[in-house]
Amino acid sequence: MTTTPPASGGMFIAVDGPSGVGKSTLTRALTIQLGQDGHAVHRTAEPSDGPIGTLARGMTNAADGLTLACLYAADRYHHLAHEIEPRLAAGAIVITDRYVASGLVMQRLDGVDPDLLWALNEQARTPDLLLSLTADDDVIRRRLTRRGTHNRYQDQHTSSRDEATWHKEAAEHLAATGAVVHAIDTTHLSANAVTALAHRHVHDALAAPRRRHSGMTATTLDAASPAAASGTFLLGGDLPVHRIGYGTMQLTGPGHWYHPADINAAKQVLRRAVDLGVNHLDTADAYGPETVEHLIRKALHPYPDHLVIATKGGMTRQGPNRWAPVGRPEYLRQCVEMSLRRLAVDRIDLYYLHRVDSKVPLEDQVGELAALRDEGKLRHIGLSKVTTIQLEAARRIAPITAVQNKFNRHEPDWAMFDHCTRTGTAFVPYAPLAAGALAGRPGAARRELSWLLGLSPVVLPIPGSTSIQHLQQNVHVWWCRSVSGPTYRALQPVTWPVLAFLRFSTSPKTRLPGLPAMGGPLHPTGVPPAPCGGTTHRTLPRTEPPPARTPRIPWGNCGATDGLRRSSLSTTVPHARKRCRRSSRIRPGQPTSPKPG
Ligand SMILES: Nc1ncnc2c1ncn2[C@@H]1O[C@H](COP(=O)(O)OP(=O)(O)OP(=O)(O)O)[C@@H](O)[C@H]1O
Ligand SMILES: Cc1cn([C@H]2C[C@H](O)[C@@H](COP(=O)(O)O)O2)c(=O)[nH]c1=O
Repeated sequence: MTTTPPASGGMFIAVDGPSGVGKSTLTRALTIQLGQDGHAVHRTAEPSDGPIGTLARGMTNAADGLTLACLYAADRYHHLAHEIEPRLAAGAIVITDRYVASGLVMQRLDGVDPDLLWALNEQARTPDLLLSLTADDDVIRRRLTRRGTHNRYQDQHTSSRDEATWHKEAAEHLAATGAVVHAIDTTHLSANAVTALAHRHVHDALAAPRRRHSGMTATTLDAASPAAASGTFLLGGDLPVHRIGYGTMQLTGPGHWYHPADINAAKQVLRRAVDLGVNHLDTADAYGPETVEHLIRKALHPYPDHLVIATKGGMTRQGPNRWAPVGRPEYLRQCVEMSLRRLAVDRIDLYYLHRVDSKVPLEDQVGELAALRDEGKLRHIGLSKVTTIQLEAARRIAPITAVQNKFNRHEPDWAMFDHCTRTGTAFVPYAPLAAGALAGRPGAARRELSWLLGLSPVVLPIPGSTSIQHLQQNVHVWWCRSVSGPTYRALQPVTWPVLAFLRFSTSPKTRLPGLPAMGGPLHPTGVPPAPCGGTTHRTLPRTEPPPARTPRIPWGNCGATDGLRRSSLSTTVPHARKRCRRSSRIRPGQPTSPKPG
């Protein structure tokens, strides 16, 4: 939903670019200038001075790329949680010399798969501003010769061109997640001129309305609530949600049709969920239909800050327990418009295609959602009940933030689970309690939710309940665990890269006992691992490259002429868009499954 962004403390600036381009020089000078302007500024660098950063620095010349990728990512999350986020929360400007972009580039030079690098870094907070420095190769060489090299990458002359190219890609990636990116070509600029230009960019960014702050840790959410103890996930890189959410499908009459028996009780459940710190509500226009979206508005509007409402469209209803997908672009557009009205928001935070309609090309369905996103009506796009092949196809059209598939211990979808874990995509299991089989058995339900939460940090369960008592039991799931909430939160961000390290490590000494070698599924169960294609990370199944985007980062002579232009990337899907315009009649298909999620 779009509400006025809350006043956010601080500004997070990353300075990045190829080795020797002038990052440290700029970071130092900019810190001094901003300090002279009266700002509280905290200067830092990666690797951090924390324990993981110190380890990573010490190992950089000796360890293999995969080990370093995991260590640097783990250091990044630790750095964020222990140094960066607290300063930002206190209102400081934080400037870091190297950040995610370096993480996407340096170990790529060591041959690590770029998709894996992105997956390791995807949950890291997006910087507000990325100053991406470039310079001609020969100029960088001269600067390095004059200053002296101090890492092995700088001694590999042949790598510098790749380093520059991949830094541009990394900057575009970060722009796509919401960072304002300014490329500064320093080839013909003195260090003072670079600082002056960067200073103006920061000044402009401070003056511009800021996007909603988000982070790995719960600094912007109610950290003391029971739901917070389940940990935080950054939806789409910019919307923090507590991992335990609430699914509203049951707030209807029998057969998910019409009103619940007690409308006031349903409203009370919604309000109680929010009181418990749940800030990820999942609904759909088809629940009722329309009933639940109205209920949410009536119970909760005006919405509290940080409440994320995910809804869905593209599923028609013919009566109790009857559902039929319709994915025609004009119908999807109408669904979005109507949900906006019912929920009383300007923009929907997360909008799922409820079902892929097999009678309509996928690119038309996802293309229309991409168009609505470009128009500002949707913030993030999700898909429900899809295969990994459909997900990858959709990703070529638009960024996909979340997948909602059926998943529980009895009906696991490991293929999608692995895919989402590897790509950092939110995985929202529907029917997490085996479609109600465990509802009403609090111990069993809690055990299942704990199991789901423990599987991977990308899993965001949305148990539904019509009773406040069961809701409380579900939400307190982590509260009751022996690991205290704050400890769990502190551990969570670093856990994922460390797990990845253990899982992907090629060394039998470091691989976690019982985990399959690389290429197998991540889930620690008895399910047989997928066939391993080999023993190096290059054999990992490749995900699709990030969706095609039109970079508007002025990479050209940005220092001299164009450098002040604000870059924000928008997804362009000309092909899909063109197809969407072909209008055709809405025709409901046959009912598919009796119970969509
Ligand atoms: N705009 C500039 N023009 C000329 N020389 C510069 C400029 N910026 C920095 N330098 C010089 O280039 C050298 C490398 O700069 P610096 O150490 O800041 O790079 P860096 O990107 O931080 O390098 P590293 O990747 O090794 O950390 C230094 O000697 C610095 O004084
Ligand atoms: C963040 C990050 C850093 N590195 C390496 C690259 C360098 O060897 C050092 C940083 O030191 P410098 O003074 O800035 O050159 O760390 C890396 O390999 N991966 C990373 O993600």
